[in-house]
Amino acid sequence: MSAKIIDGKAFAATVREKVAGHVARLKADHGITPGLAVVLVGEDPASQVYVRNKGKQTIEVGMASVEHKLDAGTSEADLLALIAELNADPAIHGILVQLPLPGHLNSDLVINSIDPAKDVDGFHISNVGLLGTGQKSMVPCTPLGCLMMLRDHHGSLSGLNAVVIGRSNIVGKPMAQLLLGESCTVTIAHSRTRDIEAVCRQADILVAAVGRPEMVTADWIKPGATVIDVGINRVPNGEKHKLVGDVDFASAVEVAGAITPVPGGVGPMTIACLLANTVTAACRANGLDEPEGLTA
Ligand SMILES: Nc1nc2c(c(=O)[nH]1)N[C@@H](CN(C=O)c1ccc(C(=O)N[C@@H](CCC(=O)O)C(=O)O)cc1)CN2
Repeated sequence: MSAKIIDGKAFAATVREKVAGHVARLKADHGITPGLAVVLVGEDPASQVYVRNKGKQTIEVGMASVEHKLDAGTSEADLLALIAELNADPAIHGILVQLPLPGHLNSDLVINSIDPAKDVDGFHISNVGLLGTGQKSMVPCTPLGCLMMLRDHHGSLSGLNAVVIGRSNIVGKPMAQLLLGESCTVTIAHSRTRDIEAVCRQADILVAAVGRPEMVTADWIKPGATVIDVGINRVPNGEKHKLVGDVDFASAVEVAGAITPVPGGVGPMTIACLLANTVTAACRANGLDEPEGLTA
């Protein structure tokens, strides 16, 4: 048996199309152009690529894109002052600080200085609390993208056993909350979980977000399960490097019922969901109905 490949690249294109439609209506009917500000501190090469792609895709869907590229040595006070300016700017509906930040900056402090209504990453402590209590919030982009793909594949997720490997604040924990919100029976597995393979074999939905290249092999997977691979690991490949997920795709594809590849699975959905969150934030800021199909 070979699993269905869930094509995140194609799915992300449909999300961007929906976002573009909502943006066009916001402009035509209400004179509103959603605006996204992205702040990059330092010169991490991967972050530079992600920020460039965010700016490009923001413009492609008709929104306004503002980029602030700050020196690696920027002080916390200067970064907080910039965020305060963006919080106060009515043309900016979404603010994102690209992570990771250089070590001298306190990420929690910085993230929690963003107006929660403009926190399109969904990382602010208020949004974390709202999501955890099942209230309307901004939802972190990567887990939101995973949820969209799971809903599309399964329809209802109610009653399914879901195992999330990884307990990070930006993927594992919010992913578990979202799956609980869909009435899944949710387990979070991590490095201390006993007999993690057996725990994972119980999963109808297995989400791997642990950051360990190809850790999940075929024998961890229940036949027919849906496997969502959040890992993006750069590993040596001869003289060069290649990207692999947290799942050993070659073996997993023979056992799973459906699986996301790396690259081309969850990754592209992250930026598509950032655009979706920005249009949602613009609607909420203006007291308008939220875009259908783009929220959790
Ligand atoms: N403030 C944030 N920082 C970071 C986030 C985030 O959601 N908010 N997530 C990641 C990086 N990221 C977006 O910022 C991101 C990662 C990967 C992709 C993607 O499309 N990946 C491709 C492969 C790309 C490659 O070749 O390197 C794929 O998987 O197909 C998009 C966005 C950390 N920081």
